[in-house]
Amino acid sequence: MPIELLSPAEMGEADRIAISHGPFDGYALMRNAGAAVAAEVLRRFSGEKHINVLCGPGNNGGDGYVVARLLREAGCAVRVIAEGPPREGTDAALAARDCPLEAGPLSAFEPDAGSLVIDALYGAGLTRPLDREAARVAAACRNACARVVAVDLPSGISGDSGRAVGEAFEAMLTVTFFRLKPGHLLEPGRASCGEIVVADIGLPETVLEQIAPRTLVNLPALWLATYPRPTRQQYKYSRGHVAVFSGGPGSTGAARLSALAAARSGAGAVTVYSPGNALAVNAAHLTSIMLRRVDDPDAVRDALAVRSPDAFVLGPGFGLDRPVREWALAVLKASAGGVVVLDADGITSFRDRPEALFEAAKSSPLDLILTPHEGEFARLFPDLAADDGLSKLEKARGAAARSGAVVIFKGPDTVIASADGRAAINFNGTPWLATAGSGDVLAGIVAGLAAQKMPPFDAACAAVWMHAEAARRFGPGLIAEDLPGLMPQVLREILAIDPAL
Ligand SMILES: NC(=O)C1=CN([C@@H]2O[C@H](COP(=O)(O)OP(=O)(O)OC[C@H]3O[C@@H](n4cnc5c(N)ncnc54)[C@H](OP(=O)(O)O)[C@@H]3O)[C@@H](O)[C@H]2O)[C@@H](O)CC1
Ligand SMILES: Nc1ncnc2c1ncn2[C@@H]1O[C@H](COP(=O)(O)OP(=O)(O)O)[C@@H](O)[C@H]1O
Ligand SMILES: [K+]
Repeated sequence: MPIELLSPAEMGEADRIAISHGPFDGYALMRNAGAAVAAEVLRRFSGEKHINVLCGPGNNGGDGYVVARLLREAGCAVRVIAEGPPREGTDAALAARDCPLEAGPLSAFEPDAGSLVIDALYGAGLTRPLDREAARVAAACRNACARVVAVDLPSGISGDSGRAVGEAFEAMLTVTFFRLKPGHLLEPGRASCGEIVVADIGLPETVLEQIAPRTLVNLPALWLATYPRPTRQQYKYSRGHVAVFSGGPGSTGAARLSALAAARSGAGAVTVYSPGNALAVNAAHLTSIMLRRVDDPDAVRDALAVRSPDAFVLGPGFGLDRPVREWALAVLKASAGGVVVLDADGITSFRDRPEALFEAAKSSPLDLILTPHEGEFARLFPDLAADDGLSKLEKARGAAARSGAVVIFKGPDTVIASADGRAAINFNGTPWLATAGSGDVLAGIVAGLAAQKMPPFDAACAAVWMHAEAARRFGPGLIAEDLPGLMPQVLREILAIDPAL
């Protein structure tokens, strides 16, 4: 699957550039798009008796007329249902003209239980909630458990944000063209698309040179080139040293999950910095992971003077009864370089003064990586969180620009954003990850990769992918403790992929 994501506006631009360079004009691209959808339908539903094709007034509807004609030519019984005729002079009008089937009105359409429906009402051009009739049909299809195949996007879903502004279709299959759009990966769009197929409709790859997309699908191809591979000359500290700050005696498990995940992700050495009163409990549970007593921010400075780690994890299980903010600022000020992954309580501690964090991060030689879930995001970026006009992608980008950090905005559709404008949306998330402590493991993987000198944005993207990949492999019954032990097989597969690919 290609890694570039195009917004609907960028897709329109790709379309215009391709048409101006030929050989395909707009109607030829539409015929290619319709043919790609018809082929997917015939491949899956060849024995289908009746197929309903819903056509809108724009080019999405135009694709629908092509699909209807081709399915009819393949011997299927096809019914075309249209929400108004296409505008004269458009490619969609040409497609309607070439379709031999008479269109019935949408207002009279009632799907039979389990019927096959091709949704070609609205795609990239959706600008407002579905009209009354289209909204009624979307709800009727859901109630009738119709099998919906969406052309480009399920109608009602925004290609930019994945949001459903009101009613939307729920597809079992979505066939889109050339490149995915953010709306295919951001929830609830992702769930509404069902299986996604990206079809080649003849647009040349060279159109991307002019568009230079900055939003990407988080796949190994995005970060494989910088993925750490050990060399013969390395020793444990040069492979990367991670320090994880532990909570007090009652909450040490989270730090150990992060520490183990960092070690299993290839860091050569990992040390848990523990308060004195939790040393015994940490020592009882650690073997290859080192332990060092660090009681207060001054002790952080002393520890860093002895051996400054390449990456820190601060926050998991740390506890808000201690001045976490001072600890974070001490790390940002005292360290000579590297990365700090601020998670959980580390993020929450700055809820009243997020600017203090952003300023310290900007003047620190350390790179900051923030790993908020939705609640934590709202504590650091309340205005972005509350702005319903922004997509999750835009929120993450805004947060990265403001904080100067790499932001991993977690959830079923995790977005990773960098202050330089790059952003990636994760694709392999799985609800098995919704288990206590899985975020602590993620923070450890990020630190483990960053300590091996993987650039922070790449380390964040790779960690999110590996974390989800491990959870997918394990599946039912997964708990956070299982995740670090699954890393070796995920690592082995990543390292087996040719970096030139
Ligand atoms: N780009 C490419 O490379 C290729 C793109 N292709 C296809 O083109 C599709 C994009 O086509 P598109 O731009 O014509 O938009 P589309 O989704 O048909 O809707 C526009 C129409 O709907 C109307 N309208 C909008 N929202 C509405 C609402 N909620 N409720 C009611 N009406 C609403 C709007 O009316 P207006 O806003 O002007 O009043 C306008 O008439 C794309 O998804 C793909 O399938 C392929 O052919 C291959 C090449
Ligand atoms: N439904 C879901 N689908 C995919 N990933 C999920 C889902 N729910 C949670 N996750 C992932 O699980 C992790 C949970 O992290 P977090 O909320 O910090 O949990 P904890 O604090 O218990 O460790 C994140 O990486 C998040 O993206
Ligand atoms: K559609």
